[in-house]
Amino acid sequence: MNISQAQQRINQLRQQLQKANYAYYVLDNPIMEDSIYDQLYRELQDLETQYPDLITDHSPTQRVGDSPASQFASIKHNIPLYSLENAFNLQELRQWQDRWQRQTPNIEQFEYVCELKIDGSALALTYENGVLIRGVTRGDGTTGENITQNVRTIRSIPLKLTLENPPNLIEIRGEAFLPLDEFDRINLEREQTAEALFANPRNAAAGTLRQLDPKIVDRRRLQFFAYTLHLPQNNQITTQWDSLNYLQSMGFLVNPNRKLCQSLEEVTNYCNQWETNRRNLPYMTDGVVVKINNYELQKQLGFTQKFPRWAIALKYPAEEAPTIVQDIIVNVGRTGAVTPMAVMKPVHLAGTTVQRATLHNSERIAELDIRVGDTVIIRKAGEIIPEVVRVVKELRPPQTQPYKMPTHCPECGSLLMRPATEAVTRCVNSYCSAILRGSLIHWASRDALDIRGLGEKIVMLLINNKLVNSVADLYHLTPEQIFTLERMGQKSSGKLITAIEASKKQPWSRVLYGLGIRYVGSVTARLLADNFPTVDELSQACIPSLASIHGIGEEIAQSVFDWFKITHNNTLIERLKEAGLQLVNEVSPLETSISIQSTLAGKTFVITGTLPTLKRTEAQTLIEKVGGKVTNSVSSKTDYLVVGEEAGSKLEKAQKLGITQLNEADLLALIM
Ligand SMILES: NC(=O)c1ccc[n+]([C@@H]2O[C@H](COP(=O)([O-])OP(=O)(O)OC[C@H]3O[C@@H](n4cnc5c(N)ncnc54)[C@H](O)[C@@H]3O)[C@@H](O)[C@H]2O)c1
Ligand SMILES: [Zn+2]
Repeated sequence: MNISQAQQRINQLRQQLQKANYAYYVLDNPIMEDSIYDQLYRELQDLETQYPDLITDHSPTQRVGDSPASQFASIKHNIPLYSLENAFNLQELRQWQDRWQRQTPNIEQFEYVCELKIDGSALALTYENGVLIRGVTRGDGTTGENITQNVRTIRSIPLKLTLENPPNLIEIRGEAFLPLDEFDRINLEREQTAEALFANPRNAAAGTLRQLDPKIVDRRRLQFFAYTLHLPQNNQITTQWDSLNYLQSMGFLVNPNRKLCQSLEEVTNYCNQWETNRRNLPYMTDGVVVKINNYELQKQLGFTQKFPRWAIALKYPAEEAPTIVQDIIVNVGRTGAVTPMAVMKPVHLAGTTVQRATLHNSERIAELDIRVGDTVIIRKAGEIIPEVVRVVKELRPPQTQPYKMPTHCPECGSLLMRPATEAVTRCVNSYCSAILRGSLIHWASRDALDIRGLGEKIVMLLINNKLVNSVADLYHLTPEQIFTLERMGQKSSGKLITAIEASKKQPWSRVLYGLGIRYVGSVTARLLADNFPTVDELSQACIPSLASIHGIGEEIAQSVFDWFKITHNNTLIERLKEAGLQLVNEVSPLETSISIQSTLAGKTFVITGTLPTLKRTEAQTLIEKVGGKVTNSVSSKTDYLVVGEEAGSKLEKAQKLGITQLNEADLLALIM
């Protein structure tokens, strides 16, 4: 990116963020998800760091919140209400610690207070001689709105403090919020009266606080957690922890889920724990606030223009993120299906780095109107393949072109087909190198014939040099032929031939899986091989007899039946037989499985990441069949971690605990 491109992007981001700020802070009606806002904001910050000359005073990065709306009287805060710096992962939390420690190198002992970050609206309350005299919104941090009448309706805000000798002036800050059931109730009511619904509890709380009629506010049961105390000088309270306890003794509601931590490790545990536990809370939280406990140290560190250096908010990982489309490509699979994919600027999402997202098909592309250069929101929920949710049209650069699906196969050049009844575009040339490549790679894959050394590169070389036209041709290759290929030494050629030879010993079920029949994954292949111990029996099976097997549905039965009706496929089977592959079961599968069953009974398994062929539920069923148990989180009680692609934090944890790891093939070997 050059400076003029950067300037253009910066302008677009500022405009978009300003619009979002206005919608969020003034209208209480956001136009984007918080996580998207946070990430676009981070992009702007990064660009401004890279091009400091482009920073302007009115950039959204340079100020807190937005100017308050005009219905209420403005009040200037005695002490500004700052924002909080964000950390989006534990690494950034550590970097924050490194930063403040560099600033105060003489500090050895310190503590942190962890608090839940309540997703509501900040209020500043003033008490004179123990009596509430003013309640003000945060506004832009410097000036807020006087909403005292409304604040007085909140029952968890004491009108009078329960203190013997209250100081003459005291300011308390905290978060007003709507409990989830109250939020639901209000929205239900609004639905019945055909009013616009609130987007989320935070906006509902902010909107309620700025209602002009206190009676309406009174009916909506807002609550308040206090978290900051400003006492006059010369007082006894010297830490955040003590001030929280003091607030409680004064009659405030203070969130009970706070923790005093002695190290960053303890903080990390707290954050991890609340990442899941927060779902059980009756109110919304959007992260954890970590504060240095000691006031003296807080004072030494001070504030930046926007936030305290002694506190940070760890935000929970988002399942959606914005990024930029660099290219749109199509991928031809081994079934000939053509899938368009967006190639994007790498982005961190749900614990992994994502660079490609599926665009499914041409209909989806038209619906999204996605173009190269677009900023898009991608989503990766749990184990699902990342996909593009929407395009942020406001951030589209000038002169982009709508995307058109290719009319011809990018691999073999033949015309692509799209049956009227299907959404999928296909290359139907059975000699297409993409299809051949896909089937060879699948044949050699771990759960199929497991031919080590036969990766994508060699497969391409074999195809391009016209050495193989089908998987059966692999068994006629000679070391000399392989040796003539680019970058293949004598030794590696020999090794590859040995690996190909060895694959002839793989059992019938793996051969069946390797054939790549539609819907026949490795588990289905095992089921079929158990019930049809020879290829001849399977090829003669009628649909009802296939479908009568528990676990085999109509769709699979039809697909297997159809596959064996094709002459081309039967020729392949004959050639594989001649080559000496196992197309017949050796031992009764029942015998082997029973002997092992007992050893797995009562063992605890955790599954993480995407397995190559098994769905999670399938893996779980298999484990449970042999008496094992599947749980969600890794602990010292876990016996096995089943690891798929893009495994996340569970893998790290299991490594720490030294838990045995299995891939899908290991798991199947263990179970069957
Ligand atoms: N969706 C949108 O369009 C949009 C627009 C603007 C801002 N936002 C959201 O607002 C955020 C920025 O707002 P911000 O400046 O108010 O910062 P912030 O909300 O990220 O953090 C500061 C606030 O945290 C709150 N808080 C909750 N619990 C707390 C605790 N225990 N201790 C201290 N503070 C606590 C306070 O209200 C404080 O003002 C963005 O990160 C974004 O998520 C969203
Ligand atoms: Zn093709």
